[in-house]
Amino acid sequence: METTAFPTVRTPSGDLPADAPDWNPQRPSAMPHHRYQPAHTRVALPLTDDRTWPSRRLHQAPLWVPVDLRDGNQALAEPMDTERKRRMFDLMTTMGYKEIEVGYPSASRTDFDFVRHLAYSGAVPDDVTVSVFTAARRDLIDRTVASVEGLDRVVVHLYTATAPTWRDVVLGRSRTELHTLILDAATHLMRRAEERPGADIRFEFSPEVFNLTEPDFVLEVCDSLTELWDASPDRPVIHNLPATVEIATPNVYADQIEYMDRHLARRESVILSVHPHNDRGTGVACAELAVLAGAQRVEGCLFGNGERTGNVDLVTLALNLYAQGVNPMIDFSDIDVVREVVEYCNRLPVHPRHPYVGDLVHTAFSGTHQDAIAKGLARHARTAAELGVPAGRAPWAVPYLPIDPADIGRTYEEVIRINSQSGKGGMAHLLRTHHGLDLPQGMRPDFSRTVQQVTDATGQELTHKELWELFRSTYTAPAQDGPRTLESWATEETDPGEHTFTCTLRADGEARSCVGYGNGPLSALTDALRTAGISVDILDFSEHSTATATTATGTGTGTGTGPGSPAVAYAECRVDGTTRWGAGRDTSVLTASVHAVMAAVNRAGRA
Ligand SMILES: CC(=O)SCCNC(=O)CCNC(=O)[C@H](O)C(C)(C)COP(=O)(O)OP(=O)(O)OC[C@H]1O[C@@H](n2cnc3c(N)ncnc32)[C@H](O)[C@@H]1OP(=O)(O)O
Ligand SMILES: CC(C)C(=O)C(=O)O
Ligand SMILES: [Mg+2]
Repeated sequence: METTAFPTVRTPSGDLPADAPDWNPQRPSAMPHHRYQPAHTRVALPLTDDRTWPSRRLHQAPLWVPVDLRDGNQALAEPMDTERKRRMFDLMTTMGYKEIEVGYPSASRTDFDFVRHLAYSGAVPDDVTVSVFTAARRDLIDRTVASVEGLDRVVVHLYTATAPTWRDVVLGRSRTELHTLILDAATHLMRRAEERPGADIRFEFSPEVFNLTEPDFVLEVCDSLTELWDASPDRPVIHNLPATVEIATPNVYADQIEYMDRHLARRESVILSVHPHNDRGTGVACAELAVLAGAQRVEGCLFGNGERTGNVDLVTLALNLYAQGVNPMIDFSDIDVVREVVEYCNRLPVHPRHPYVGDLVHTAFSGTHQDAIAKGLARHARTAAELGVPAGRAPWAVPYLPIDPADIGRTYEEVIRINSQSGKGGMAHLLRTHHGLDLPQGMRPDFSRTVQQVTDATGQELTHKELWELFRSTYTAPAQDGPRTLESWATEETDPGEHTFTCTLRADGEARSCVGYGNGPLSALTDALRTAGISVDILDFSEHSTATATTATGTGTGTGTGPGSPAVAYAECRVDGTTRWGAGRDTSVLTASVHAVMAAVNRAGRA
């Protein structure tokens, strides 16, 4: 039977017609998708068409709370010990995080001990608040409060799952019974905190699996806690609304958050927090839309560690803001150090394609991207010069690079890398930035073909050093190692505009003396070659000092650039009917020029 690839008929709005079969009889699926329900049928959300988040913009960073030491840690095969936790904690305070969830002290001796370590080691800066996490059970709350003895500023974060499936399957309680359990635990916590009058202990509540909980139940529970804990604008309660398991498109979460933002009681006394996970791969989008929808605080992990597919990635979120010109309030100026510490503590690698930090994310291999980036970097350098500001302060508008890699401590060396997908723009950029060569436009496609032959044959990447070596062996070496070499030579300007070129030419094993005349040294050279039966027309010629071929960004690490650097000459010559490029490199411009012509002569001879 014939099957069609896209058989389902949809209405103009994109919806399935009411009578559409739940599977296509012509193309039955091997996978039983009908077992799953869309999220919006599971959570009836009153907010419908007057939502405001879609037209809002992100103007400032939310409060960030890294939960790596608790949520991230509980997802590790080898949870962190005190040494690793401390390293990550110090990293976070250095980066500028002001509230850090440090553990689940009642979960394990290790977690408890780390909180004790923070309490007596003086590791918590004066402007940093630690948060500790506990389930809504009296025994666990007691142990949690015991752990924070000696800490002056603490958030105790209480959680209980509230979604129907969890109520039924895990907790075995009705809505009313669960509400009572939460209020009992919250009261117990409050009493315990009251026993420590000198300490600033605040409260956070998470209705775990908020995103699958009936909104009216969340409101009922959260509002009762706001009242119980007597929240006020100067002592706000944190209501943290997790997408514990991400199950819907980000707009659904945004609607849920906007609904809570509008309906939570004593709103000015509540910090509305979100805690997205990344099961559908849209944790970052959920967090961003949630902030548009009214969230003031975001919990997540560095580089997205965490249960299953991870917590939302706080680094991506912050740098997404940065790329929009918003101060993320966190320091990522040396992102590789951040990654090293996080990889060490988690014992998990960060993917090479991970946003902003991955090894490959500031790199272009492909030709047209390289061409655009090289042009963009050159334009950027000119703009900075025109504005009279350092390149690192000039406005950024380089194609394919959302942010300047240098801002986060990455180098330009990694931006353009050469393989068989690369083109002339990329290799010209590398030769310029690393070796001070400004290849003439006409020569670039010629060298690009040579590069392509090598990369196609090997399937490998070429480093900038290998690129230079290929350039050298292709264009400059033939002047010395070809069949026609100048054993000695001299030029003289006999009268203004009249030059003589005298040389000993070794051609095909025989040495002979030649003399030529012309209006410049090179025309005299070609005349001398003519006397030896070699016809040479110079079609294109240019030269420059490697000091003047400055790097596009002003940050190049090229060898041979700077005062006293060699000159490079490029000559395209028609030699006995065959056209070839040659190049020469020498501290003398004249010598470089003569070598460029002789290299072209020999390359044509080989052809
Ligand atoms: C989404 C999240 O990230 S939630 C945080 C999850 N993190 C962790 O679980 C890591 C640390 N946890 C632990 O080390 C352990 O679970 C402990 C020490 C906290 C508790 O261990 P145990 O006492 O052995 O119990 P266990 O973990 O099996 O907990 C299940 C019991 O707690 C109840 N429970 C689970 N969550 C909660 C909660 N938030 N509030 C109240 N009770 C809860 C369950 O209903 C179950 O009760 P039951 O025994 O009456 O059926
Ligand atoms: C905030 C807590 C309960 C959590 O980690 C989650 O729901 O994912
Ligand atoms: Mg979580």
